[in-house]
Amino acid sequence: MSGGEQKPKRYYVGVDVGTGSVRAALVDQSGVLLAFADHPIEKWEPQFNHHEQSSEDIWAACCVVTKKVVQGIDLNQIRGLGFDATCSLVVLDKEFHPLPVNHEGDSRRNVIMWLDHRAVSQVNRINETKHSILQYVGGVMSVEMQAPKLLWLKENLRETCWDKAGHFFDLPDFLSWKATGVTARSLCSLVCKWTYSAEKGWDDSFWKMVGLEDFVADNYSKIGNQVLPPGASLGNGLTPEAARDLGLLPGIAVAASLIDAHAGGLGVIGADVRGHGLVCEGQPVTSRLAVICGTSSCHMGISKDPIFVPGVWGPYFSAMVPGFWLNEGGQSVTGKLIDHMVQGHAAFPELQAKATARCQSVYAYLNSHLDLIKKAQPVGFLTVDLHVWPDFHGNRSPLADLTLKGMVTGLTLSQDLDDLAILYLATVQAIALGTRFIKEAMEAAGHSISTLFLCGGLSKNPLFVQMHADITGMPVVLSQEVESVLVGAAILGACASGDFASVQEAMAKMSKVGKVVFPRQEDKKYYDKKYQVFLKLVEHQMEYLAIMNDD
Ligand SMILES: Nc1ncnc2c1ncn2[C@@H]1O[C@H](COP(=O)(O)OP(=O)(O)O)[C@@H](O)[C@H]1O
Ligand SMILES: O=C(CO)[C@H](O)[C@H](O)COP(=O)(O)O
Repeated sequence: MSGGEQKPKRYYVGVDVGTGSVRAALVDQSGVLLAFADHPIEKWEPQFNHHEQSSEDIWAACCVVTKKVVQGIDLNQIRGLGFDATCSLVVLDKEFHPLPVNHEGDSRRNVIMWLDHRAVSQVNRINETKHSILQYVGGVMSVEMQAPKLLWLKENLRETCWDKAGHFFDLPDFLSWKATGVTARSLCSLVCKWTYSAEKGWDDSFWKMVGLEDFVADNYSKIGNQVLPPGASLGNGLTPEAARDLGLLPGIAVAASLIDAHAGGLGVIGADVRGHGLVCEGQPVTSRLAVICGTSSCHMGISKDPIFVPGVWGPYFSAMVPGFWLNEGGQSVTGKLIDHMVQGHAAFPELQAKATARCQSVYAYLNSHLDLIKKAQPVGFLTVDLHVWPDFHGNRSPLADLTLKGMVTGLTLSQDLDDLAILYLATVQAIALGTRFIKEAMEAAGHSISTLFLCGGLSKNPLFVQMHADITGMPVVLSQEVESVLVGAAILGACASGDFASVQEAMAKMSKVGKVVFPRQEDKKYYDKKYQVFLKLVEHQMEYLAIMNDD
């Protein structure tokens, strides 16, 4: 190419399937988002703790958003496509048609969502086996993982689902199969949610011991016996049929996928932090904790050697950043909890009306309302006598106890907007206190963490971000691109296209620091006390349980 001529730009499409919506972005080689689109997805809750979705509805939403972000672009410039998604379980028959995961026999609902807690009896029995594999999920398997859900299907829907099933996919792998026709699974999903070992493969003894010996007998063909690292190029790329659906050209590179939290991790953790006054500038990447905060929050810490943290998932080898071990802490409901607390309050209709009148989101309105009522004191001090324990959907980390419940102490007879705003603040603080609890558990086991990297829907909330900084005492880094989970998905597409030699290289070039929020050191003493109360809450909950269970 002669001196004056510009090389044609290279673009990647990232698709992120969250709990509530599907998002897509067109991203360039330096990680800049040029177009963004989102589309809601359907959810069903046919009974308490049963949460279902439709893989066809999800794929249709992927098509809508992808078509939107590539509008007006020369399709030849799009080099690669990457998917990430929640770790929900998709069930298809031998001809790849959806199978019902419900008693109603509704085959449209063929996805058991990640937050579904129907398989409690199954996970308890799995944990009772004390199989050595459980060391690699924090010592206790979560009801949100796939083995208990599979056992539930076998025990409860034998004829309508189990016997007819040909393929059980993690949602990220379903999407890459849909795009390419390749049934290979991503190392990320199999290691993190299916007990696969990057070093040793499947462990027959585990599946036999828990009553799922069927998979061993057919050499794991239904759950995956070809495994690829995230970002590897799949088959011959996009099939003509998928290309038509998505509005792209056939044959473009499609990457082996990631779970959504892991894509968020890739999107933020490798950024060049020079010049931001961050202590992690002189530290290894293992000093960074990526926190992906959406419906749930996931706390992703990496290490050179395996670290076993009780109650924190992992260590998983190469499941996020190749060559590093991953520990994944989490809180099962965070965004969903804030929505629940705010929407369930008596003053919610008034809040909605006032926010709408100001063309603001309810959260922006609440944040400015808190600023009004705080007077001269720091906003966080409004909750001196209101405390929340946030495990309304059990505790994922570090207690790994799905039976735990939410708690609120300090309620009054007030139901006005001030009351709602302060309850909202206490909920946000409880989530940040939970992050501190997880971070301390990780450090007690050997991690050394100095900096948080936040992304996901909740990172758009300045109060949530400031509370994470103040309560953990660590700076919080926000990326240049708010939608950094999509940058992670695009990094996969970029790697599959061959434009980068490694995931690490793509991470370094495509993730960028936007803003840093530092903790207010002067408030530390107050938050240390809040943390003390926070720990007391769960101690008391255990005591209540012991009293009530005592004969
Ligand atoms: N601009 C915003 N301000 C405050 N909270 C937000 C904002 N946008 C999203 N959220 C919160 O983020 C959560 C959803 O995050 P998102 O990353 O979209 O979730 P998911 O990936 O699970 O679909 C919601 O529960 C909502 O409370
Ligand atoms: O288990 C997880 C990652 O391992 C996630 O919590 C789950 O996939 C849901 O993510 P999100 O809150 O972004 O919808």
